[in-house]
Amino acid sequence: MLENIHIGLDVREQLQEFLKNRAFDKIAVLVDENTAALCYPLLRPYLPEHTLITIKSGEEQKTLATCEHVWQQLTDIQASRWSVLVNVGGGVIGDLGGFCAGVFKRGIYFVQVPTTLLAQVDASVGGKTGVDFNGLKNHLGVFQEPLKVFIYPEFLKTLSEREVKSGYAEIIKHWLIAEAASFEEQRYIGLMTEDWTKLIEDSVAVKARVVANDPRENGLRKILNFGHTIGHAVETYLLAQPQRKLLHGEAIAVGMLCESYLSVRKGLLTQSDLSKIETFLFSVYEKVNMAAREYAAIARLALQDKKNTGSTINCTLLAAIGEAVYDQPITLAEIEVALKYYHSL
Ligand SMILES: NC(=O)c1ccc[n+]([C@@H]2O[C@H](COP(=O)([O-])OP(=O)(O)OC[C@H]3O[C@@H](n4cnc5c(N)ncnc54)[C@H](O)[C@@H]3O)[C@@H](O)[C@H]2O)c1
Ligand SMILES: O=C(O)C(=O)C[C@@H](O)[C@H](O)[C@H](O)COP(=O)(O)O
Ligand SMILES: [Zn+2]
Repeated sequence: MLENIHIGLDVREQLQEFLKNRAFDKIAVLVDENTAALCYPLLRPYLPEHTLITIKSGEEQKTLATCEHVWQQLTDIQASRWSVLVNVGGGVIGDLGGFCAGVFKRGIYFVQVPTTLLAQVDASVGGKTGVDFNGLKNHLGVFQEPLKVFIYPEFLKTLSEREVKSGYAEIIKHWLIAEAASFEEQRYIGLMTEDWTKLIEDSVAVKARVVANDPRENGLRKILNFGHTIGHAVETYLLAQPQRKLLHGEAIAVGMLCESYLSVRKGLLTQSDLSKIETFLFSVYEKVNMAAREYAAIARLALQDKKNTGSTINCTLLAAIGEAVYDQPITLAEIEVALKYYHSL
């Protein structure tokens, strides 16, 4: 998998070479309104003749309705199975564009050009594509690998600090599930914004290694979902209220804290490791306000988690910093207790 992921300052030339050599019959480039203004101009001189497809930005756009717009544009240009969709944007563009490509005419080629930290370290790698359904995260989707991923760290220069922090949550997740030494090194530093290339390379390596082992999430890949059982429930719940909406990584930071707490309650993780995780996460992320009367509704959303079997909520927990264990059953009551604990911090 790593052989198809290119990272560095010369990836635009590599993308140009790739698109030229593969001789696709049509090239469509998918952007959102922000990446159209901030990223596409940096890429445009390197792109052969193409059609630009623009959508609005934000998680609210990650729906089937937006896909219909993309599919219509692909239909209008008569895209075929020899065409390629180049997704230039964050995780929303990558997930939605990958899904659109994956099902259009039963699958056309696509390439990921991730432009947010989150998409560069996580979303562009591993072939999970999809859209939300009635607010439920990634409820419709397919596993479909991109032909290539081109990661250009320079795109991060225009990203807001809030978005950088959101992406950083998935980097922290990779450390918590698989890289104890990196967690130890970084936890004193907080948010490091000097040399992203090394951090991106390391994070991509963790993700690619896990995905190569279990591409379809039958087992080991579930460790990449640490923080997401409760994090997705919180994200979905707050997405319905525009003024309280969280970014994906912000919700996953809440989820990682709650699921680390449950790891201690179940005798898997030590209190001292939990304290380290709490201190690190609160040095980067502000506390999210959720009222006690909301806990039950948030917890119930976890009944839709994709790792579940029947009505059992299977969570990924930590046995130590750097070691995750998957398929750990948790109850609705435990999720509520974890949210209460989070509130108490
Ligand atoms: N497929 C996976 O494995 C995977 C992994 C993690 C997250 N995700 C999904 O990714 C999504 C979140 O991705 P995201 O955080 O990139 O969100 P996003 O795609 O909404 O991008 C965040 C914001 O940054 C803007 N933006 C993008 N690049 C920019 C740049 N270089 N400069 C300035 N602004 C820029 C976007 O327009 C958007 O407003 C969620 O839907 C999440 O579920 C998927
Ligand atoms: O790649 C994976 O596997 C992940 O779980 C990575 C997550 O960070 C990502 O948010 C993913 O989209 C979540 O997948 P889902 O199956 O819980 O929707
Ligand atoms: Zn995630």
